Formats: sequence, C-alpha cells, structure tokens
Amino acid sequence: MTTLRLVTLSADELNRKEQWRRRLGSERDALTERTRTEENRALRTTIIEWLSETRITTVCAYVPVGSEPGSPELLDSLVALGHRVLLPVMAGRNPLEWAAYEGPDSLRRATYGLLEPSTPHLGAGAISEAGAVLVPALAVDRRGVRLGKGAGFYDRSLPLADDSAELAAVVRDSEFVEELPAEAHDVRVTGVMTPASGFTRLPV
Ligand SMILES: Nc1nc2c(c(=O)[nH]1)N(C=O)[C@@H](CNc1ccc(C(=O)N[C@@H](CCC(=O)O)C(=O)O)cc1)CN2
Ligand SMILES: Nc1ncnc2c1ncn2[C@@H]1O[C@H](COP(=O)(O)OP(=O)(O)OP(=O)(O)O)[C@@H](O)[C@H]1O
Repeated sequence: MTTLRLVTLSADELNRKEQWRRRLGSERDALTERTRTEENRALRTTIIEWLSETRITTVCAYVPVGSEPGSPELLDSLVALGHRVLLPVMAGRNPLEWAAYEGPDSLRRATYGLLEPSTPHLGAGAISEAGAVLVPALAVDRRGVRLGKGAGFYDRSLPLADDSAELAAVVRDSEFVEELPAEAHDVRVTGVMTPASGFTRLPV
C-alpha cells in the first residue's frame, strides 16, 4: 500500500515539475535579445560584486547554453579577477566531474549542445574546493528548492560541496518563486542570484 502511494505521488510531482519546466522554458525562449543581454550584464556585475565582498577564490560555474541566464563574459571576468573557475563535466549518471576554465579556447563541444572544458579532469570531489557554486536552474523557491533540467546532476553533485559553500542558483527575477514542487532527493540551495536583486540568502 505505502509503496503504491509513494509511486503515485512521485509520478504526480514529476508531472508538475515538467509543467513548470515547459512554462519557464517558453518564457525564456520568448525573451528579446536585448532583454537577455541586459539581464546577463546585470548578473555579471552583481555576481562579481558579491564575490568581491567575500574571500572566495574557487568558484564552480557553468557555461550557459541557449536561453540560460549567465554569459561566457562572466567566466572571463571571474578568471581576470583571479578566481579559479571550475566547470562541470558530465560523466555518465555519476556526480559531475570538474575541470578548470582557462579561457574560451579551453572549451569544447559536448553532448546535449553543452560546452565542456578540455583541461584535465579534477574528479567529482573538486567541488569541495569551491567557496561558491553557481548552479544553473530554471527556477528556485523561497525554501531553496531548485528546478533544473531534470536529470538530477546537481542533486547528485551538490552533496559533495563543502558545508560552508554558498550554493547559489542563478535565475531571472521572475523565476525566484514562492513554491516549487519538491521531492525528497532535491538538494536545497543556500541562495539565489538574480539580475535585479543580486544575491539573496535563503533559510536552508
Ligand atoms: N549550462 C549548463 N551546463 C550543465 C547543466 C546545465 O543545466 N546547464 N547541467 C545541469 O544539470 C549538467 C548537464 N545536465 C543535463 C541535464 C539534462 C540533459 C537532458 O535531459 N538531455 C536530454 C536531451 C535534451 C536535448 O537534447 O534537448 C536527454 O537526455 O535526452 C542534458 C544535460 C551539467 N552542465
Ligand atoms: N541523489 C541522487 N541519486 C541518484 N539519482 C538521483 C539523485 N537525485 C536525483 N536523482 C534522479 O534524477 C532525477 C531527476 O531529478 P530532478 O527532477 O530533481 O532533476 P533536476 O534537479 O531538475 O536536474 P539537474 O540537477 O540535472 O539540473 C530523479 O528522478 C532521480 O531519479
């Protein structure tokens, strides 16, 4: 009985997550190039300012693709300011591995239209060296529940981060929402970063 009920609930949650993904995805796709550029510029400024107020050196980031918030320029700015920037490398369904970003030439095409670093792989444990993890997301809620692409990569990887690390979901302002469907395996982020509001610490 109990098992059956759990399975039903979980399928339902999955459905609700999928509906959110579709809606948020079309909203992102409908943005004008101008809005996108403005938001990404604001994100770059606000992320750099936020980090400059901390003693964080190593930052885990991601190379945005399609309509994801963020920009390659942000990665270059972080490196120029002396940060060590680690980027995710997919390794099957295991936790993400990490490798250093060393400029645009250090990236190569990977599966699913992603770009990955061609520098030496540092393993899945390298995330523990980061003071901040910029986490790609479609949305995040006030409890720190994050909605991602739906493959669970960050749910498997974030538990390897240091306890003191800031786990900052990077989203558009309208994607910081009241409540998202949550599942037991969802790892909560410690903060959210948006173009207009900058970094907001969440009560995790
Ligand atoms: N820029 C960026 N890099 C990232 C992530 C991300 O969200 N954004 N990830 C965050 O986790 C990881 C990759 N996550 C992925 C999650 C799902 C699928 C996926 O569902 N692929 C579909 C095909 C999708 C398509 O081609 O449109 C599939 O498996 O069939 C791929 C990668 C690591 N790197
Ligand atoms: N810790 C885990 N170990 C193994 N599998 C997991 C774990 N966390 C999540 N998963 C698997 O990943 C699937 C997708 O999870 P979810 O929908 O929460 O992904 P997401 O957080 O949106 O995606 P992503 O992290 O890739 O951006 C889950 O149905 C589950 O099967």
